[in-house]
Amino acid sequence: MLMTVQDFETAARMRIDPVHADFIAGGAGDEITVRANEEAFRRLRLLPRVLRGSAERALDISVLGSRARTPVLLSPTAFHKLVDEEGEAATARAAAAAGAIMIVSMASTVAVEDIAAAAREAGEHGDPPPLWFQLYIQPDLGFTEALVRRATDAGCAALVVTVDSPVRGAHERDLRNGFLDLPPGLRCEHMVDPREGGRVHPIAMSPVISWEHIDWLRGTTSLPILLKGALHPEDARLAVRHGVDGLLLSNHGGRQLDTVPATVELLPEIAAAVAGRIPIVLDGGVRRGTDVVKALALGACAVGIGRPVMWALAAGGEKGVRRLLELFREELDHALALCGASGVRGLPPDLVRAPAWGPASAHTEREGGA
Ligand SMILES: Cc1cc2nc3c(=O)[nH]c(=O)nc-3n(C[C@H](O)[C@H](O)[C@H](O)COP(=O)(O)O)c2cc1C
Ligand SMILES: CCCCC(=O)C(=O)O
Repeated sequence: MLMTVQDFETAARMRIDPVHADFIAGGAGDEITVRANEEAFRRLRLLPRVLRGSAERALDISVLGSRARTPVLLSPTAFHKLVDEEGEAATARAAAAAGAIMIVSMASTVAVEDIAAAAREAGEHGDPPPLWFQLYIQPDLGFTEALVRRATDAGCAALVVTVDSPVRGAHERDLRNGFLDLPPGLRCEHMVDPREGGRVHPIAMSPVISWEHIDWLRGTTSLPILLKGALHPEDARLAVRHGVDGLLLSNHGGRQLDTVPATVELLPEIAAAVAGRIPIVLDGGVRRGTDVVKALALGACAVGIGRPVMWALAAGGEKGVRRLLELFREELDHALALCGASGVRGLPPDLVRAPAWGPASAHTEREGGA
């Protein structure tokens, strides 16, 4: 029975090529940050209030003009057709049905126009939340601008610019497995260049991308821009100064620079740096309803999930992702009720206790890492 995120992973692994499972599960280097994200949530403790609940909990959110029925959004993940024939179209139908915002990866194997059509189809009985589009700014600005226009025309309501990838992370599992490219028949649909008779470009990850490019992008689009992957509080402040509308506080699920801190550990510092001027979405290691409560109480307005979506899609296609999102909804609602909260908004930071450093934390780490 699929009762937890872990169950989806187990079910997925029985169905997919172990090389693809490694691509999903893996991260950079020693995968210290991959583990740290989940462990950090396990180390945090919830301190509930009593005698103050309500009959129903409000789970809906509104962020940068996008309304959603849940604060759990789908972080951008590449290559959904690796694990499901319909790929991102299936994911989009499930997200629309759940009223969840889906961030379309620039490296998706279905084109954004087709993903948007799938979402509309599933949202027939009520407006689905809009899609957002994740972008790696390409040194070829003409190409980048055309892609932004494409995403905008398809109806995407925000741009999520990934800035933690001046070069690609070293994924040793993929290197050992020789998984260096998509298998024949699959391609990154957004990298097809209409100017060059449909040539498919590789996605450039370039160290020359700078704040000037963010300024340039700010000038070419009126869509809200979120930065994904800024981790230093000074960069969070710079983002505000450069007119960025929101942060997706993310360490790329431990797939870029290894040994960076867990995102939830950075959250209080980043929240203090932006001081409410722009919203913060957090991803990395969110696996339980209690994790969602912790992130929201510490200052995020929403959370993203990456690997769980890939596992659910691999385990059960559209239905699998639907069930996963339902599960997060049930767990979140249950945890909020137990915390004495009436909804996801305005959760106070004193709901969360971080254990003191020292011997106590070494003890809990052992417990979490088992
Ligand atoms: C298989 C896979 C593919 C990913 N592809 C992208 C991508 O194309 N663009 C991007 O910005 N982040 C990408 N990410 C990172 C996710 O957006 C997200 O930051 C991360 O997975 C969150 O951590 P979690 O997997 O622990 O939930 C990918 C992550 C995984 C696991
Ligand atoms: C060029 C594909 C990038 C995918 C990605 O960001 C990841 O695997 O983490």
